[in-house]
Amino acid sequence: MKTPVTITVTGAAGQIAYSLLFRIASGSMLGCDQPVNLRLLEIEPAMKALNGVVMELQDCAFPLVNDIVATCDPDEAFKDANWCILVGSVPRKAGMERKDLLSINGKLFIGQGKSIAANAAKDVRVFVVGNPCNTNALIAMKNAAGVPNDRFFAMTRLDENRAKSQLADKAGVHVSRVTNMAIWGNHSATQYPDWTNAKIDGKPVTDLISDMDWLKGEFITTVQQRGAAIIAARGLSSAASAANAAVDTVRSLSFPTPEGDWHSVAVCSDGSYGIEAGIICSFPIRTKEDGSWEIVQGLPIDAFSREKIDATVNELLEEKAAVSDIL
Ligand SMILES: NC(=O)c1ccc[n+]([C@@H]2O[C@H](COP(=O)([O-])OP(=O)(O)OC[C@H]3O[C@@H](n4cnc5c(N)ncnc54)[C@H](O)[C@@H]3O)[C@@H](O)[C@H]2O)c1
Ligand SMILES: O=C(O)C[C@H](O)C(=O)O
Repeated sequence: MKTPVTITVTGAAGQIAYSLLFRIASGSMLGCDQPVNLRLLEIEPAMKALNGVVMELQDCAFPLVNDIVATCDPDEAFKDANWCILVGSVPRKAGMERKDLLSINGKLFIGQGKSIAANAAKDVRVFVVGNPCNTNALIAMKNAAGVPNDRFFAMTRLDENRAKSQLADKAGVHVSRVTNMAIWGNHSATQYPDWTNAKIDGKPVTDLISDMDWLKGEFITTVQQRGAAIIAARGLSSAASAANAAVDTVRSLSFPTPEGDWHSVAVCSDGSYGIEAGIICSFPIRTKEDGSWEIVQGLPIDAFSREKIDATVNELLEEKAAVSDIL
């Protein structure tokens, strides 16, 4: 039996967590041979609901769940955590952009960053789902003294999955045949889903999709606006697909990336592709055999892509400037 991995999930009584926790507990995220300790953080008013979630986790009799702690004390929740999945925060409503949440949610990540630095395991990795996730991750990173910058991530995998699904639908192929789908920049309406470097059956997408107007226009805006479309349809923001993307992200960061492919996640920029160092920006990422990750280098960036990448990076710089007092 492997040593249990301790996973802290914040916002554990919320709608994303209601899908996510059961996927983690079943082994979908870290594998069917990997036991887990679950540390569930909520705010005090949600503790009753959280206790109900714990009862349901118990009622699943998951063989991989070693123990469960439900708490409203961040220090207790982050104690010895190997993975911190920061979901807890307010979702946007119809008519809002994700960055409108910065003033509401941003400050949560100051205290959580400090508590992670003080309590988590030496190998901790911190993955932010709560919006605006890139800048919330930046706030957590800047407040987690002593935790290396390469341990912080923000979720753009849902955007990658959405983009793959749109390309597959347009090309009339199964989604599994779409690979190398990089999301650049911010998890926002400025993100750039990079069809120029994506592949279908290992070939450029333009071999199967000749509608350049669609690729340059509707494809990109559909992916950029998909979160808003879900809110308009459901009256609530995406939850099951977000939880699925969170599982995909942690799994992709935990196991080597298949040869020739990459996955999308926002990481602390090292200046690659001329993107300002120090912001949490989505890149094409490969996970190496030793468990570390790297930004895929040397991808061709044409003038169209450059303009799109610059626009989303500029938005990240604006968000950073807006929270400069808490960094
Ligand atoms: N990055 C992405 O792709 C992506 C996708 C979907 C949703 N999201 C974001 O995820 C977040 C959560 O969405 P949801 O639908 O689960 O929302 P939700 O309102 O259903 O749940 C959020 C939970 O967080 C809790 N919470 C609030 N402050 C907390 C704190 N300080 N500590 C611990 N818990 C706290 C709340 O009590 C609530 O139970 C939102 O910000 C949403 O916009 C991101
Ligand atoms: O769009 C939202 O506000 C929720 C989430 O970020 C999404 O992309 O579905």
